[in-house]
Amino acid sequence: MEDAKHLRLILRDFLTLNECKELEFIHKSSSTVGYRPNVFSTTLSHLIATNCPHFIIPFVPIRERLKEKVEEFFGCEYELFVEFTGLISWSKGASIGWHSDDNRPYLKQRDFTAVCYLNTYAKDFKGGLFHFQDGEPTTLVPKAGDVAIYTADSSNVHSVDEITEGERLTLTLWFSRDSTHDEDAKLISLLSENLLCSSNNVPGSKLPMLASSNMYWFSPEPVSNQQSGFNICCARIHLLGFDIYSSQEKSCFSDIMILMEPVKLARADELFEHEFANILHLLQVVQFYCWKASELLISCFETCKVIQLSQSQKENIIALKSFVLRDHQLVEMVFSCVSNRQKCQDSFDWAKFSAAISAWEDYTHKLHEELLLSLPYWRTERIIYSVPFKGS
Ligand SMILES: O=C(O)CCC(=O)C(=O)O
Ligand SMILES: [Fe+2]
Repeated sequence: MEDAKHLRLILRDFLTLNECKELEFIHKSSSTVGYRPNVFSTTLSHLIATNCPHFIIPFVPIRERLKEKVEEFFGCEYELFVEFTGLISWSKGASIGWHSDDNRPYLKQRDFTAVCYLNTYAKDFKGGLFHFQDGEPTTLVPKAGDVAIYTADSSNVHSVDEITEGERLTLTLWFSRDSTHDEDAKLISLLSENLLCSSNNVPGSKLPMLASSNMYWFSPEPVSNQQSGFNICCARIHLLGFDIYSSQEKSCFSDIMILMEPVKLARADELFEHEFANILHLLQVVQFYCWKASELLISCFETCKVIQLSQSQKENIIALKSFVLRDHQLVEMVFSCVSNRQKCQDSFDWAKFSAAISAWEDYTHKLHEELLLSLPYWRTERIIYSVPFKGS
C-alpha cells in the first residue's frame, strides 16, 4: 500500500455508517448541479448561502480526523489547511480520465487529496471503480466508510470509470500548505455574516432558502435549455414515491415559484395537510424520513391530517409534475436507484412521516445550537474544530 514514489494511504471503515448516512442526507437535500456533466455537489459555502449553516456541524469532526491523518502520514504536523470540502455525487454517464488533482494552474495549491466513500459499489451504484495509473493498489472498489488519501501531484495519476447505474457519493477534501487557500477562514467569515444577522436567530429561521433556480435544473448534455431536463429537488422527491402539491393556479407555475412557494406532500391518493415553506424544506424532511425511518417512534400526540385528493388537486399535481420533470425518462436514468426507492416504500406510514417532521425540527435545532456555541471559539482560534463542550 505504501510506495515511496506513489504516496497513498487507504483506510478501511474510517467513517461510521451513520456518518455516511448523515452526509448522504445532507447531500440529497442540498445538492446542486455540479461542475461537470452528471455530477452534483454540495459545498460548505453553499450550505451557508442557503440558510443551512448548521449542516456544517456533522462535517467538523470528520474534517478534523482526516486532517490529522493526512498530516501524520505525510509528516506535516500543523502545517496544513483544508482547501476545499465537498460532497460530490456522480450519476450515470459521469467519469473522469487520467489526471492528477493539481493539474490546472489554479489548482496548484492542492497538496493532498482525501476521498471518503459514502456509499458502496454494486449495492448503491455500478461502474465508478477508482484506478491509480502506477503503483499499488491499482484499483479501489468504493465501500461506504473507506477513505483514499494521496498526494495531489503527478505521482498519483488516477481515473474513475463511468457510472453505469445509481449515484456514487463521496466526501472529497483537498489540503494545502498555502494559508491563503484556507477554507476555514472563508467559512468563518461567511458564518459570522450569516449568524450575526439577527433575523437568522429567531425560531423558524432554520428553513432552507433557495439559491438561484438554475442551480437545481438538470439539463441533458450538450443541450442546455429549459425545454428538457428536470428540477433535481422535485426529481428526488418523486423517485421516493411522493408527489408535490402546490395550491397555486397551474397558469402561475414558474421556476422561481416552484422553489419559493409553500408546498404539500401527496402519496398515492392522499394529501398530507402539513404545509412546507418551500420545496427545499419539503425535500429535507423527506430525506430525513428516509434516513431515520427505521428508528422513528410514533407518538400518540403526533397530529397527521391526511385527506383524499380531489380531482382538481390530482390535476394540479400532474401539471406541476410535467412542469418540473419535463423529461421523465431522463430522471429515471440519472437518479434511478432501486435500493433507495424500496427503502421508503416498504413500510410507508403518514404517522411515521409526522414523527419525522418533529424529529427533523429537533435535529436541526440541536445542530443550530451547537453552531451558535462553536462559532465564537472558531472566530477566536481562526479554525473550525470540535469544541469540547461540557457534557458532550
Ligand atoms: O471520487 C473519486 O474516487 C475520485 C474523484 C476524483 O478523482 C476527483 O474528483 O478529482
Ligand atoms: Fe482526482
